[in-house]
Amino acid sequence: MKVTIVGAGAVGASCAEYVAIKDFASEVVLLDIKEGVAEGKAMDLMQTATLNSFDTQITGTTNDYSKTAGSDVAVITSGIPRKPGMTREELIGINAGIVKEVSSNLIKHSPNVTLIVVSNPMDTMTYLVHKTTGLPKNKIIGMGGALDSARFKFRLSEALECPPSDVNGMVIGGHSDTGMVPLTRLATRNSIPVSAFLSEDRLNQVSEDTKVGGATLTKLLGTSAWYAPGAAVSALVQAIACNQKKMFPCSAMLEGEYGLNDICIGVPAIIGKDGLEKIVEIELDDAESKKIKESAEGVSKTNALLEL
Ligand SMILES: NC(=O)c1ccc[n+]([C@@H]2O[C@H](COP(=O)([O-])OP(=O)(O)OC[C@H]3O[C@@H](n4cnc5c(N)ncnc54)[C@H](O)[C@@H]3O)[C@@H](O)[C@H]2O)c1
Ligand SMILES: O=C(O)C[C@H](O)C(=O)O
Repeated sequence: MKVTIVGAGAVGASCAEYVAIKDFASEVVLLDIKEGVAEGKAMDLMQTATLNSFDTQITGTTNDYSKTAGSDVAVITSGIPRKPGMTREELIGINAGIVKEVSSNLIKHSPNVTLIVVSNPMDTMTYLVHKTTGLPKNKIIGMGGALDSARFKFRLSEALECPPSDVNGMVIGGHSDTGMVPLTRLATRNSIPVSAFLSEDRLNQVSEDTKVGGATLTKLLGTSAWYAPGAAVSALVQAIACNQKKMFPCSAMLEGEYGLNDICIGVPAIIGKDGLEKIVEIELDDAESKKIKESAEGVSKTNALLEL
């Protein structure tokens, strides 16, 4: 399994580290446009191999896509992150051009690649990759819901005063401060609905904290987060590499599912060796359906800014 990560910045390098530590990939190639950065991060990570007991070979390259040839999976984390006070949508002007160019270069050298889009605004960048590359729809996956769900479970565990591993839950909808739809109705602690333990007010607070999870970290860090994003991407890469058929909410191109068309937005999906193998349609109640529709309207507005 050969994995390429384009953008050896905070998220790209974190993802490379988690992929290597989990030791399921033979090769990770880091590529960046900044001279020497990918090579340097690859060397630094390789010097952890004996300490962290992995055999994954990590190499770096400055913009030489021939080194990425034959990749099974490629992660796109290239582009600018937001600063405190900004929305993800404000990044579209710079990141759209980068994502378009990077995805085209990747496919030239790896025509059978599965792409995982991370750069923001992620749902719109995933849509752009669908519209411009011609890759089959199962081979383009937007990563947002896996991260948002991890944050949701963390916030629930805080409220429940229990370990995060006791909690299950999912966030669907757009990966934006207002568009996320945390499914509190379906969240559980060891199969027991969380509403058995938490008041409606406390659950609303959990939802609101989850939705602004990225903004909260951006305010604290001065740039956006990387550990949980890197871990979330590596979980998707692993699900593909190991054909796990795990369910993650991912940004998928919808063709009628959830009553939506021609839009990429977070929905539960089965991830395995063929990429995004299946969109899972669950029954939403009226309030959830309304929220997903509003979320889709927001994503569509951002999509309309693309020059396709
Ligand atoms: N979808 C998500 O859940 C999620 C989570 C975290 C971050 N993000 C997004 O991921 C992106 C990266 O975030 P980061 O914190 O790693 O930023 P960063 O600035 O640390 O890293 C970005 C890297 O991309 C490189 N780059 C820029 N243009 C390039 C090009 N044309 N080719 C190759 N490399 C190029 C830069 O040199 C830089 O090293 C941002 O857009 C951020 O908003 C998304
Ligand atoms: O918040 C951001 O801008 C980065 C990312 O989308 C995140 O959720 O951490």
